[in-house]
Amino acid sequence: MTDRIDLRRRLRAQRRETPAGARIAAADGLARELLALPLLPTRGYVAGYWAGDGEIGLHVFQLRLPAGLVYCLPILHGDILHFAPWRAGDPLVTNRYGIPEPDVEPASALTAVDMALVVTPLVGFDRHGQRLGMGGGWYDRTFAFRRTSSPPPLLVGAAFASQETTLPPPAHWDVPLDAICTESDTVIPTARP
Ligand SMILES: Nc1nc2c(c(=O)[nH]1)N(C=O)[C@@H](CNc1ccc(C(=O)N[C@@H](CCC(=O)O)C(=O)O)cc1)CN2
Ligand SMILES: Nc1ncnc2c1ncn2[C@@H]1O[C@H](COP(=O)(O)OP(=O)(O)OP(=O)(O)O)[C@@H](O)[C@H]1O
Repeated sequence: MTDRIDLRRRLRAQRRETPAGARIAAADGLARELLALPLLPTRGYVAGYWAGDGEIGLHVFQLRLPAGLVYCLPILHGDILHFAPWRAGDPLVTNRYGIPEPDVEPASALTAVDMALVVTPLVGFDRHGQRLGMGGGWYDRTFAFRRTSSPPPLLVGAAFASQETTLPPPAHWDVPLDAICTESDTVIPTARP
């Protein structure tokens, strides 16, 4: 547990230190990798996130999304995430963590099973598709059903390549990612030995 807390602190500090120029280029590279995913759906809802705390930006991906895909942002609702379509200029409110989310009634928003693709923010990842998040357990609770079922939704982590790390063994609630895209690469997870 303290392993995870320490690791999170170090990886978050490192993520925030990425220089501006590198961030701009990285958002571009990330969009290229995401849009080249062989399993990228052609229609449906895509959950992104509002980047903060040094997270790799999704704005280029959002701008280049093919016509059949509708970009959405997460909304905190009870102890899980709901989702709502969001385009630049649509109204936002700030959630309890200070993260902007679409200003819609959370209970009437889309749910996890409505999503074709979910691009998850993350603090750290490994080659097995394990994800270390902010520690709220939001993605793990929301997509717990993906531990025993196949996509959709396809779960793809987005990160700087420098966020790859060695993670402690997964907890029973950790939901593995189907892929991780960085500014320079797409990691398709390998099975644990
Ligand atoms: N951009 C983005 N949106 C996201 C997530 C994320 O990781 N990144 N989430 C992924 O799950 C969910 C929110 N989860 C979160 C879980 C914990 C903290 C957190 O501990 N934040 C603080 C304290 C903020 C406060 O309470 O004022 C911190 O920065 O230490 C933030 C978000 C949904 N939306
Ligand atoms: N499916 C679940 N059922 C019950 N509790 C869960 C579940 N998933 C996660 N949790 C709880 O959430 C807490 C945080 O989990 P974890 O440290 O894996 O979060 P995280 O993936 O880093 O966070 P986030 O998804 O918000 O970015 C855990 O301590 C656990 O209590």
